[in-house]
Amino acid sequence: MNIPAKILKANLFTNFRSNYFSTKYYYLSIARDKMSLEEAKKLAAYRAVDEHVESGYTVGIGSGSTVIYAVDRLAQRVTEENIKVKCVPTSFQARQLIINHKLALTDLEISPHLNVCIDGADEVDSNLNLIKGGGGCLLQEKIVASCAEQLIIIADYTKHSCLLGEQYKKGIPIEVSPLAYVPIKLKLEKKYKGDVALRMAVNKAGPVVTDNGNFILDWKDFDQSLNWKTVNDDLVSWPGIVDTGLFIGMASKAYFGLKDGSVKTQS
Ligand SMILES: O=C[C@H](O)[C@H](O)[C@H](O)COP(=O)(O)O
Repeated sequence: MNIPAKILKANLFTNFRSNYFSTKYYYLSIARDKMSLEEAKKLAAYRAVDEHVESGYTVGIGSGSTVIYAVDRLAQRVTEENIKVKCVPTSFQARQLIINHKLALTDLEISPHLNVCIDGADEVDSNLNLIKGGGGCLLQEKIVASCAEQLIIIADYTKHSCLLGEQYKKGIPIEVSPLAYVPIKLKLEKKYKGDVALRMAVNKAGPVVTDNGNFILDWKDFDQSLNWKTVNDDLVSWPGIVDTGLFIGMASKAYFGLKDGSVKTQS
């Protein structure tokens, strides 16, 4: 069929215009969603720092993208309200955040007792049990949190679940000694089912190596109805498992920034 050149040109222009505008709309909506997710993290972080940090406190600084806002707010309060705080990092990233914000850096050797620890989470269930370690930090986070009177969790609305594994699909991180990663993977799949994979690095050949020189196994497709206290107690007793990203009965309160600009708390 011969289509007159004039009609062809008009159609091409219409197609180009509709593709251009739908693509533009697509990118705009992604940007808007991202903005609201970041805004939600910031809202939760600011509220938690305002409600749980007082002058004279030693504060545990967690790791991840949400904690960045907590450190921003902490630094702001130090400058504007002249509060005095000392900060214990839970990772290399947290240490850098503390140093870059010119906050007072300490450690568990000097300050073994913390008033509060503020940290993010990959998922929070209805009993305040957590999955952590999505960014490769869990061991130091768990140690520091265990030295704090309160562990306060800050997160956006996507992290809130009824059961662990409902929202977060990347698996439960398990930090293992490098030499034990294959036997642990096989034993875990045999005993608790699911799929266990060695976490591989991006922009580096080979596996992710934690701040402590260990590997991370991600345990996916597990049975969501497992008793996590029992499972965690069992796993941490296996030689080769350094610790797990299961934080059971540790958090006192969680702050979730919501899409509408409000903050929901759970305790
Ligand atoms: O390994 C990372 C830590 O456990 C983080 O606290 C957790 O992954 C949450 O990070 P984000 O605030 O970036 O979601």
